[in-house]
Amino acid sequence: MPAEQARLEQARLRLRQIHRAASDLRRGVPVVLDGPAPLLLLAAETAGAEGLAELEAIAGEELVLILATARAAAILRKPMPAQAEAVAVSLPPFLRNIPTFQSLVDPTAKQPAVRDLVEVSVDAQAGAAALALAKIARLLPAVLAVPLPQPPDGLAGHDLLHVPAVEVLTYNTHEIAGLRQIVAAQVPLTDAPDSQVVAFRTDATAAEHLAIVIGNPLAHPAPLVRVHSECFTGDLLGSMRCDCGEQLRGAIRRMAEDGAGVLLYLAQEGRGIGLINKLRAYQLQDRGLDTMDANRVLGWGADERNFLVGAAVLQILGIKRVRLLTNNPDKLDGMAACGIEVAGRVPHLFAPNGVNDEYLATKASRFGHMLD
Ligand SMILES: Nc1nc2c(ncn2[C@@H]2O[C@H](COP(=O)(O)OP(=O)(O)OP(=O)(O)O)[C@@H](O)[C@H]2O)c(=O)[nH]1
Ligand SMILES: [Zn+2]
Repeated sequence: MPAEQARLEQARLRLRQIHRAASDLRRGVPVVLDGPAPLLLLAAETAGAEGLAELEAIAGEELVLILATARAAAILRKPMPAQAEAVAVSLPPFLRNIPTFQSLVDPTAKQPAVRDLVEVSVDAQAGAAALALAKIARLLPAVLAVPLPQPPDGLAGHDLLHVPAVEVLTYNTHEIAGLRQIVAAQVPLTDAPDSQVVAFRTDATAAEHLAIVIGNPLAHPAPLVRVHSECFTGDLLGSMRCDCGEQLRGAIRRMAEDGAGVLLYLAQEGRGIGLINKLRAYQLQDRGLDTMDANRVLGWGADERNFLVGAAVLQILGIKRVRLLTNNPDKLDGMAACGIEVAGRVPHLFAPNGVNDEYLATKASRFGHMLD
């Protein structure tokens, strides 16, 4: 097998393991994180009686709760070093009650009264990988864990999936393995009658990314391109909390006027945290946090997207040079870093609507979005 093909095959197998493990976590099934400091994991959000009993059968008294630093700081009521990605706390028996620890890990839930929680040490890489796997599953980054000996033992008869911590931590870079075009069809739009929807899939994820191709962008030296992240509430429902719906339809109109363009519609809902977590972030914003801090309090980064997939879709479409419709400097840098030549930026601003004013102001003041 040629080296490149063998490398792709390896990447595919690793992704398959990660996605199976993420899917087990979503179903409340424990998984084993392999590495120098192996851990047995169960996602706190989806843990049920069966999974918890299995963990306790293997762990005895050794159960810990791994949390994102921000959540641990809130629960332990003390500042935490910003560089730590994951913090572990002991989970005394009175907290091994499913509704109790599920409320504890979720900042939108009514908080139980907790005492006697103490920080315990956890291998930094294993802790970070445990939370990363929960995030890949789009669950709250909070995991019940049992440190296992190396090599792990005591697992016979449990039929648990094993996934290497190091692969989980590099997931973002091989997430797009096998990205390919599946189908293209004409879909005339009210604002752009000459449009096609082109659909893409990767090998291992269930995500489907789309390109809305207007006119013939290949005939332009630097066609208009918009890298749009899916927003169910804004794009579909017309939510006033954000500007996504206006940006989506505005970009299509603009491209039609320009004669051609490509709108990438990427499966990166909620800046990559998923719809459920975005709705949680909305609840926190209604209690006074801004859009950046709400993500962080939940244990997510402010923006969990990466632009590899967008650049890879453009490359498949044969588009190497673009004018980007955006106000987001990270998109300009991100696309350039992924090998797309950004010949210019076209501002894509819409007036505040009375509901999204704070949100737009935060994008400018904290995310560095350009205002003209
Ligand atoms: N987590 C989170 N995601 C949000 C929120 N509001 C909108 N989004 C998501 O943000 C994404 C849109 O990204 P924006 O940051 O608004 O804009 P941008 O696309 O990065 O930048 P522009 O190109 O200038 O529009 C979509 O996936 C939305 O679902 C929010 O309050 N919290
Ligand atoms: Zn939106």
